[in-house]
Parts: sequence; C-alpha cells; structure tokens
Amino acid sequence: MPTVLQTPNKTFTREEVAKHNTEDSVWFIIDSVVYDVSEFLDAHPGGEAVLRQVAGQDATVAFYNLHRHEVLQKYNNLAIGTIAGEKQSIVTPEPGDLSQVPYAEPLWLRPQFRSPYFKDSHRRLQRAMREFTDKYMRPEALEREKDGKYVSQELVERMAKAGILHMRMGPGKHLHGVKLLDGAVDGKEFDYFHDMICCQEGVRPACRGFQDGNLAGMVIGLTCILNFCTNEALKKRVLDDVFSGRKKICLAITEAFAGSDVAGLRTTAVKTPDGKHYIVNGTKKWITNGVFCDYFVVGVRTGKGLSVLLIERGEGVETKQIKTSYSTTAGTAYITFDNVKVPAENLLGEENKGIYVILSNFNHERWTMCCASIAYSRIVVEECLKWAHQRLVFGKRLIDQPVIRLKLAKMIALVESHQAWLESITYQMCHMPYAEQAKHLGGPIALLKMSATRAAHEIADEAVQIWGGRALTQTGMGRVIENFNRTYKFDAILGGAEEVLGDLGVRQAMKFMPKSAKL
Ligand code: HEM
Repeated sequence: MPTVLQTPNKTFTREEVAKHNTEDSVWFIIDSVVYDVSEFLDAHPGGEAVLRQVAGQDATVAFYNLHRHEVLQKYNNLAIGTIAGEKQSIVTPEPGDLSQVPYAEPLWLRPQFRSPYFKDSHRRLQRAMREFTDKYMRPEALEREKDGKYVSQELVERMAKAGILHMRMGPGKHLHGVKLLDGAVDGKEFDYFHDMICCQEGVRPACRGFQDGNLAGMVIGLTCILNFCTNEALKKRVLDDVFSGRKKICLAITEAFAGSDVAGLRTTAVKTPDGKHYIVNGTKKWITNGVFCDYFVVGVRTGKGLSVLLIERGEGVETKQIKTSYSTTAGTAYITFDNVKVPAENLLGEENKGIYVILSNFNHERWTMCCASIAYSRIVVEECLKWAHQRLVFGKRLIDQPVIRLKLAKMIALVESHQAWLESITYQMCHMPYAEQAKHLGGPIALLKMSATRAAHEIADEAVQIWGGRALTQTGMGRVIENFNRTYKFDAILGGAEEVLGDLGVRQAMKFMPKSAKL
C-alpha cells in the first residue's frame, strides 16, 4: 500500500514556519511537511537563492514544478515535522505497489477491468516480481546506468536464488522443481504469460542499458544449451554454472560483415585432422554482455554451412568494450577468436545445420523484446501523464492544453493496442506446440516487433516535445524520457531491424496465400 513520507512527530503552525525566513534560518512547507533547509542551502543542486525565495512559505507547487517526488524520500532527513491539523496528500509508493495513474498499468492489472488470460499465479508472480524489482533491481540499475560498471555479483546471486534466472528462459523442464520467488508460481504451471510478466516487470527501473546488462545475453544464449547441447555432462555443467550465477553466457552471432543477414557470417571453424576439435578464427560485433561472459554461443562457418559452437573464455578469445549510445553496463563487446581450440563435443545441434539453432531462438528473443519495448513505452506514458498534471506553464498545467492532451491520447492508444496484440500472440504461444509456433507465429511476432518499435519512435518523439529541455538531461525530472529517447532504437535494430522484420512478416503471409484466392 502507498504510504506518506515518514517525518518526526513534531507539529508547527504555518505562522511559526513563516518566521523562518531569515539569514540563518530557512524553513518551508511541502505538502504539509515542514523542511529546515538552513544547512542544505549550499548543497542544493538548484542553488541557494531559489530556496531563500520561498523561505517561510508553502513551496509545494514550486517544488513539484521542478523535482520528482523521490527527491523528498532521499532528503527525508531535512523534514522536521508537519503542520498541525493537516495531512499529507501526496503518497509514496511502497516496493511492489501498482501505480494509481491511469494507463500506467496494463488493463489486466487494473481493478475495474477483467481479462481472460490471467490466473491467480500470474497475479502472484506479478506482485512478487514488482517487489523484487523495486527493492533490488531498481537501485542497482540506477547506479550501474550512471557508473557504467557491470551487474553486481550480489544481484546475480539474489536473482539466481529467487529462480529469476530460470524464469527468464521461458517455460520448460528447467523450471520443474525450482522454487520460484518463494513459491509464487509452480515451475510446471509457468507459461508464456508468466514469462511476459517477468520481462515487463524487469523493465520497470527504466534503465535501458542496464536492462541488457542484467544478463540479456543469457536469455538468448542459454536456450541453445537447453535445446541443442547433446553432451549431457557439458549441458549440466553449463546450466549449473549459469543458473547458480557463478558464470555468465551470451550469444555471439552478428559480425561487422553481417548483422541481421546471418548467411553472411565469416567466422570459421575447421575440424582438426583427428576430428576432436574445431579451430575457430574470426570476429563478432555488438555482442551484448560479451565483455563479462565466460561462455559464448557462437555462429561459425563450417565448410558446407553454418554451425553453432559453445566456446569458453580462454586462450585466443579476446573481448573489447564497444561504446554504444546506451550505458557501458550492457557490456557490449567486439570479440576476436584467434586460433581458438574448441572440443568437437561443444557443437550445438548438427554440423552445417546451425541455421536451425539460430532461427529457433529468434521468435522468443523478438517476443521478449516486444514485451520490453511495450512496457517501457507504457512507463513513458505514465511519466508524461504525471508531468502534464504537475508542470505549470503560461499560468496553466500542461494537461490543460488541448495540444498536450492530443499527444497523450496518441501515446496511450499506441501502448494499449500493442499490449493487446502482444497478449493475443502470447495466448497463441501458450496453446501451440513448438513446431506450430515456428510455422505460424514467426510472421506475427516479426510484425508486432516492427510495429511496437515504430510506436516507441512516435512515443519518444511526443514525450520529448512534452518534456522540453528536461527530456535532454540525464538527471532530474526528465531522466526516464531522456533514457527512452536515447535508447528505444536498440529494440528497433537488435533481434532484427524493423525493415527486415516487416518484410519477413509479409513473406510469411505470402507462403500461406491460397492459390485459389483471386479478385
Ligand atoms: C527539501 C527541499 C528540496 C530538496 C531536497 C531539493 C533538492 C534538489 C535536487 C536533488 C535537485 C537536482 C535535480 C533533481 O534531482 O531533481 C534540485 C534542483 C533544483 N531545485 Fe531543489 N530541492 C528542494 C526544494 C526546492 C525548492 C522549494 C525550490 C524552488 C522554489 C527548488 C528549486 C530547484 C531548482 C530551480 C533546481 C534546478 C532544476 C533544474 O535543473 O531543472 N528546490 N533540487
């Protein structure tokens, strides 16, 4: 339940506060709480003068016109009491709380709405994931996004213990018998809606670089081990290492020579004469988490086609950080393989048929990106709705301007329609065996991703216009909008560029076009 700020028990009258507008003593009121900022004047990032201008007064409107509410949580030690007979009206969310702002949560989470898709276990998991994210992921995400360091071992182990690493791999046998967030959901019951919830809740910190840095490489890399590693001992070792958080894994397919066009890969793997090893040479580019990973699932050329190998960090493997437009916390790497000796048993799937291993990953990867991009777009809508009610310009709130309401209408419609489409596809995923998913959902998922990132483009554009200069600064009020506007393109490029996916969607439709259908 949301609460109000905790303050000392003392009470004051407004008249008492009014007296503290002197050289030595500066007090003011924000939402019925009295603040003594006399010792904070020098340290205030907005300067001393502005605080002196409101000394002795009610500064609620001035404060919320310039700051996020969380600033008051952080500087709670400046509060000295409350105004006698008054109650705080602004609430502070507790970890795990749902937002009360309209459209800030998907329809299924709003008490007035019904949904055919979600059961009790989905709701339990959502609550548990929200709480975990608020308590542990968000504070770390904000730090790492700024300092660019990699995800902490402490958080990785906490996620491992809570079963979050297992859950992020989607439904499957790997979840059976694993305790998931203190029993919020039984692993055997875990379906793609649970998977969607994990993805969407994980986006809540609104730090796009950290979102990938928080083991996105595992989500796309470990599936190849789960589904295609035929050496049981190797499979067990890698799964144990990764699920326990001891080691990290990523997927290394793209190269400077070939991005979405995997047929153009140039990294080679040549069998040794005794057939026991492959010798790998080549490079990989844009590899998420590559800088800090121990295992690499690598696409290589093997004579008659593509193959996929599990390569361990060791002699001949080098990773270099690529500086991208999001935070270095993502660990995006340029990798070189220089005569790397890889045991033949590390082949995943069949030799020269690696394209099936690579393709088998694509639908789930693209679908998780849809979940994330739509969830982040929704956070932006929430930020804009709050800001439009808070910000005063030309003597009015922003929300009182029809032009702003029209922008919000467009943003809300884009988020709601894409979430509805996502839930409809997720329902199909829950009810189609893998082979049918591959046949029938490749096209729709591609089109959803293309459309969701186009929507993100529109939403980022409108949000920046609503926020003005604040949308361009990485700290303070507009942090989320700045982050979104700088990073939404990652989803429009990674996992298949919009144009490639749009084309794929239509080509899939062409495959199913009946010869009998003519005008
Ligand atoms: C307990 C009271 C206050 C605290 C703890 C506080 C803290 C801060 C902090 C941390 C910032 C940096 C930006 C951010 O993180 O949002 C900031 C900026 C600022 N503050 Fe305050 N502040 C307080 C009250 C006020 C009041 C009452 C005013 C004006 C009447 C004010 C005016 C400003 C201005 C003008 C900026 C710069 C905003 C910008 O760059 O857009 N502050 N304040």
